[in-house]
Amino acid sequence: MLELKNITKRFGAQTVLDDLDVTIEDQKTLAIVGPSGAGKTTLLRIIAGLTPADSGTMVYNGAPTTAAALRKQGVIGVVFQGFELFPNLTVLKNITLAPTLQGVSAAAAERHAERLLAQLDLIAQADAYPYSLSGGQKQRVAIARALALDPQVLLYDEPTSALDPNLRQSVAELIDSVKQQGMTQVVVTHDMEFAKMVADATLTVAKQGSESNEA
Ligand SMILES: Nc1ncnc2c1ncn2[C@@H]1O[C@H](COP(=O)(O)OP(=O)(O)OP(=O)(O)O)[C@@H](O)[C@H]1O
Repeated sequence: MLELKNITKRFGAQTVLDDLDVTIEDQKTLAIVGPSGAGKTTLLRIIAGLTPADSGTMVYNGAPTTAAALRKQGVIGVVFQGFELFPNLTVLKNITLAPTLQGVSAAAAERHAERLLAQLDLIAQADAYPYSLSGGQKQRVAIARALALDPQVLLYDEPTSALDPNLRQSVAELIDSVKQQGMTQVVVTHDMEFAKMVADATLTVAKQGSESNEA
């Protein structure tokens, strides 16, 4: 279980997150919802260790920690809204690059990537470049790339917003299938219907900085 307590974040004079508590249960999907500008992406970036909070604490599996430490340990994976694939690398290389930079052998990284490609229905795209993929395929590559680093918690920023609305159901199914494999997931979305489809619990971030955490 990953817990954030009393998280506060300001940008200049603007308080975006005000004394927020977040509980992320193992092998569940937490949806973070709220209106535009409420601070959902900021919260996701704080959990990922990409943006520092001004104050607050983190506890992972009962032990005090920091987002930077979790990031260094590879606990957290992120699927970005725009997918952020490397345009000059094939799908396979997009997935194997980070593990090989971390010291995994090329052969082992490729074996793992091939399993992920099969699981995410991307075998035929292994040697394709990102420009030639559909939005849904790009997203699956981004998920495979995150999974290739064996995170324990996977964060998604607005996973439906860059896709055709009729893909919403398949994104929900994909998140569910990743959950069935035991992954803990956090999904930032402004889409309440989508949140209902994927979430075991929902955290509403309000614009004024108040929040509620419902099961
Ligand atoms: N790096 C930054 N510098 C200054 N202000 C920022 C920065 N990042 C975010 N903000 C501000 O913080 C507030 C929250 O932004 P954030 O992107 O987290 O909201 P959001 O809930 O994810 O919104 P949306 O649903 O529109 O993506 C906004 O007012 C935004 O302008």
